[in-house]
Amino acid sequence: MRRLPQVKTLVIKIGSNILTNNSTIIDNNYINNLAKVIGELKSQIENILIVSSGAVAAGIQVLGLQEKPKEISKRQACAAVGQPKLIQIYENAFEHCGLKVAQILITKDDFSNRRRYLNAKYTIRELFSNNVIPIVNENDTVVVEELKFVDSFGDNDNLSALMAGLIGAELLLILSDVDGFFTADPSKDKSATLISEIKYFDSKLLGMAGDSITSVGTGGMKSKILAAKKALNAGCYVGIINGKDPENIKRFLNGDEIGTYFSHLEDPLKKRKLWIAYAAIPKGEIVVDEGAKKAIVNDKKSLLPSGIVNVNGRFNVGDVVRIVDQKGKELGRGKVRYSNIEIEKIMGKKTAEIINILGYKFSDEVVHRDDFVLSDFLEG
Ligand SMILES: Nc1ncnc2c1ncn2[C@@H]1O[C@H](COP(=O)(O)OP(=O)(O)O)[C@@H](O)[C@H]1O
Ligand SMILES: N[C@@H](CCC(=O)OP(=O)(O)O)C(=O)O
Repeated sequence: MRRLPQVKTLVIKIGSNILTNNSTIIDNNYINNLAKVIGELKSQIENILIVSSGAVAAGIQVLGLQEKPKEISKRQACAAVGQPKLIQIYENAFEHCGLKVAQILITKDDFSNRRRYLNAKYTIRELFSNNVIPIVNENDTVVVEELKFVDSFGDNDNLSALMAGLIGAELLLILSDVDGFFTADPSKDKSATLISEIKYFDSKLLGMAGDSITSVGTGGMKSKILAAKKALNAGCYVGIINGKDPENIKRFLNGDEIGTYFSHLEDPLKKRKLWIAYAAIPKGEIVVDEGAKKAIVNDKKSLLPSGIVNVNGRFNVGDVVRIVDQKGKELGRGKVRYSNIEIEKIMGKKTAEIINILGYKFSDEVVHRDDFVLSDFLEG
């Protein structure tokens, strides 16, 4: 038996593969069973939020296509017609259990704006207090770029980790069509074995995780592992389980040793740093010398103007930028206290000179330690 944390807020991520029969037909029966299980769980877990994929798959079905289109605009059209269909199925299923659902469509851009990010949190809090189950998906129709670009969450595994951080969930359960995380993709390597528990996050894990091999899945196991890392950094435990049987959700929560459990939280990021690390889209880049690199990475100090050698991009006070060394390696991300124009004037100078150069001084630091996140917490 596993010992799980006390769960007051749970995020459940549901992938396209388990929502569909033959990859393109949404399985209404499955959603009914899932709603029944979630309805039963509501008596013990106060807040449950679902991140559901399946809009594109549902759209393929509605438009009578044979497979997922290759062109982005066609896929976006599928998502546009599929999303209402999907929500309608969820709504009917949860109605039978006496529960209401809400639809939340979100983009990376929404998350990158701190006010909108916090607003989403307050809205979800209100929905929870009305006993509503929010169902979240990426707003695929308005995302400009294709997967993995800065403009998009890339996949719903990532989105589910960000949602878990946003609402302070204790547990994120990722439901997929495999029994958990294996030492290699089990559909390709028959000797692969299930990893039941992961205590320490290690970059070797990414080497074992492959991409999706199905026509409707998006990120494969790789994106689930990256999402798990983000959720753990946000202070949320993670489980990856086979969701084909929704009863597995109850089994996992009861402590049965199914799926893969990420059981160890090291030193979670504070809420504010979480937004800097995962939600904000960096607006530019500050290049630092070796001395500043040592100060911010090893000595955990703030970034002062004297160690800055270059600045790229246009940004304002309060924006998030990447901090890189002279070889272009990302050292971390931070919220700046000066704009790029001001930094261009004060870089390489001592803090005592800021006031003479600019005629004012907001702060000694260009990026304060409290507003800086080391690259260890970022992707990969
Ligand atoms: N190490 C691994 N362990 C388990 N599954 C893996 C692994 N590497 C790759 N995969 C693949 O990831 C798939 C699940 O991801 P994906 O197709 O994106 O589904 P979903 O729609 O559930 O997000 C599995 O079906 C499997 O083929
Ligand atoms: N937003 C897309 C799903 C993207 C995605 O990550 O899919 P999946 O790998 O099935 O969770 C949709 O609703 O079709």
